[in-house]
Amino acid sequence: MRNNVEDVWGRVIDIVSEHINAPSLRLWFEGTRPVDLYEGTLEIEVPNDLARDYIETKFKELIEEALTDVTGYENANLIVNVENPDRPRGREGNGGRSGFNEGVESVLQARKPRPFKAKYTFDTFVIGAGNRFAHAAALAVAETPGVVYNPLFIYGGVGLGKTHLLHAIGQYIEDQDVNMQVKYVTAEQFTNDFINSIRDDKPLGFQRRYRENDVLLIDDIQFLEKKEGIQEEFFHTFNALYEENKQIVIASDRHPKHIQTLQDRLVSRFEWGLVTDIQPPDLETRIAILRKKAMMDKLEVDDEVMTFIASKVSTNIRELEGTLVRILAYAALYGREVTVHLAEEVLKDILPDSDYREIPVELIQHEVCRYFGISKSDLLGSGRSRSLAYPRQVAMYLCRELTDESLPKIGKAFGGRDHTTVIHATGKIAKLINSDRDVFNQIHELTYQIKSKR
Ligand SMILES: Nc1ncnc2c1ncn2[C@@H]1O[C@H](COP(=O)(O)OP(=O)(O)OP(=O)(O)O)[C@@H](O)[C@H]1O
Repeated sequence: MRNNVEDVWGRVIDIVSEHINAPSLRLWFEGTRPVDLYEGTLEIEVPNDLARDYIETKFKELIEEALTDVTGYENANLIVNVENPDRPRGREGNGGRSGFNEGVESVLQARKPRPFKAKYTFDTFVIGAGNRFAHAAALAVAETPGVVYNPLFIYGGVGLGKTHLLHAIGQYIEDQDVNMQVKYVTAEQFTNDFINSIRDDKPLGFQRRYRENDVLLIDDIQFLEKKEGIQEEFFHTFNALYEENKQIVIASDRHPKHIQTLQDRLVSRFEWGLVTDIQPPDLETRIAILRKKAMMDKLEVDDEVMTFIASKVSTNIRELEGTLVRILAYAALYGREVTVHLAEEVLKDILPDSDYREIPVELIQHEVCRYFGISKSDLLGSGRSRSLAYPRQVAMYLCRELTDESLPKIGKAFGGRDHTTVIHATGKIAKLINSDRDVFNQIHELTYQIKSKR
């Protein structure tokens, strides 16, 4: 059991570790140890004059505030002494690291377990039509926090890279400047932290933890739906940061307008900056993501297998990567070669029917006709006006994207056209998706409609 003084010092470090970066914390606090505590006065020992001077000038105020929080004494006081080399360290007097030294490390581990996933960086993020804009905005924010888009609000479906981008921003900023205070939390953690601060009657500690950052990255903000009390608190946090030109980045699974009961004033604040979405990746991007994953994890996988997986799993990148991993695991387990055939076998087991079920070309044609208000004979006929040619190209593109049919077969299904016509059509639409947001949205909507009807 720790005695009281060590316990108090441990909790103080816990609080101050929120405000001091990890290298500094290690450098200045690892060699310290608590010696005595009397009411609100804590005495610590440090190894040398330099550490004493540094702690006194830089951290005394912060430590004393934390000490007030922990002990409840308003005028808490810190006394820093240089240790007496003759006095043995540690309670056992073994002259080794005191229990507390390890405490710094454990606080660092627990509190700052490197809040970011090392592999969620801009380098590992594959750019495609669906995320190009969100990626560009995220990078701009990372390069000039608090300047260009504030707040940056990124929304999109499950597993499409929102958290990845938030982490990428955080790591990029920290890499540029170690003194930047960057905090990443989910809205749920924010909520729990707030509730605990009320329970423990420590509102100031809470405010400090959130308002004294240069960058606040808050994930899954939709969690605040129907939680007006927390929204209120978030509103104040937002304002405090915003007024100081601190960067705020928010991720959500939907547009702020569609988060029920989100206060109008929050919605409008989110719109002060930039609201941008991430859409599901197209086939090419999905293949590129799998390639990157295989490269990073040093996995040997045929392109053909990756293309097959990418054609089957289309709406969630986490699932896409997970499928690859499962196929490889299966192959290793049964000592089999990784082939399309094997992938097919595994996919049948792991994908729910609805995901695996083939999409018929006729369904795509039907939905495209309905969407553009043209007849099937127009779609398959020879009319070349834009009002017919464009829907036809869209339909061909979707057949290529959503079915396994070969180019000649698709050509044949469109009034016996040549496969080069299909290549031309898909290339054209793929290009338009990248440059024209309306086309992008049309394709997205159509894909959704088709999939929901299969
Ligand atoms: N463009 C991309 N390039 C490479 N990997 C990506 C890309 N987008 C997403 N991923 C990967 O897909 C997985 C899921 O992404 P992430 O967790 O960021 O999704 P999310 O949008 O935050 O999902 P959720 O809504 O479930 O929180 C992660 O492993 C991430 O690295």
